[in-house]
Amino acid sequence: MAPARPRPLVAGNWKMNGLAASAAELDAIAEGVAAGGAGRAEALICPPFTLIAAFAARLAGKAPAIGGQDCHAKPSGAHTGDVAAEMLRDAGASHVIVGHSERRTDHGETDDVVKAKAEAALRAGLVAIVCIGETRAEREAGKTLDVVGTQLAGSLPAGATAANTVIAYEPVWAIGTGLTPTAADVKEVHNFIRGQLSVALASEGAGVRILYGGSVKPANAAELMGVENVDGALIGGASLKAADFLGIAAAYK
Ligand SMILES: O=C(CO)COP(=O)(O)O
Repeated sequence: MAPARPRPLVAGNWKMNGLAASAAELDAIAEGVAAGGAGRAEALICPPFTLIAAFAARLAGKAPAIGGQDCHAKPSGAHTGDVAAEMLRDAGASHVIVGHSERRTDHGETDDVVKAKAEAALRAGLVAIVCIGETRAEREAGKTLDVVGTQLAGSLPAGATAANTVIAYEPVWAIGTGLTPTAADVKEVHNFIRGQLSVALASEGAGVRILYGGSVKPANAAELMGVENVDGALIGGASLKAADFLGIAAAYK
């Protein structure tokens, strides 16, 4: 018997967008989810650090869950400007994104750094969403699976389980560009990741959710979310508008 598919996760990454007034958009998302707009999927919004505590307090445990976009590997200390996973948890977050390509590029984060951050997330009781994905040059050179495999092996936290770890495949060239891989290309990479997870985590690997991210919109969500081993989406720009976020989540209604 094929293993049951994990519960999908539809996650919004607000990146460096959002002010206190954005609570209105959060409320609209929460209303839509409460009305069944995300169907069987779990909904998550990852706002900037500055909004996490207020958003979590506002929702008081109702969906969507709230997550961070990054964390430091250490629980505390002399690291000006950084935020620990424990602080995110304390502020009401349940998830944290680590290793987003923008952090790998802007802040020189290596697989070792990403792995340490993912392990910090687990230590703090957060779900780690570990991002991997190839650049356009790497895809054109036929190195996609090599790159994704290396990043996955190097970034997967020790102690990863289906409950505490999510993988997000985000081709760098698809982020914010309106370009997406074909369904066949997404399938190839997600099936490869599933295989690697099964090697690394044995039977637990079947339950780890693998999200697709990169220019997910309401118009392409049903096709992308219908691909084998795509267990949800990590959404950037389209997650800033409740109607678009809910339009994507509707793929799971
Ligand atoms: O980077 C992303 C989510 O983490 C994807 O961003 P876009 O949906 O804006 O392409």
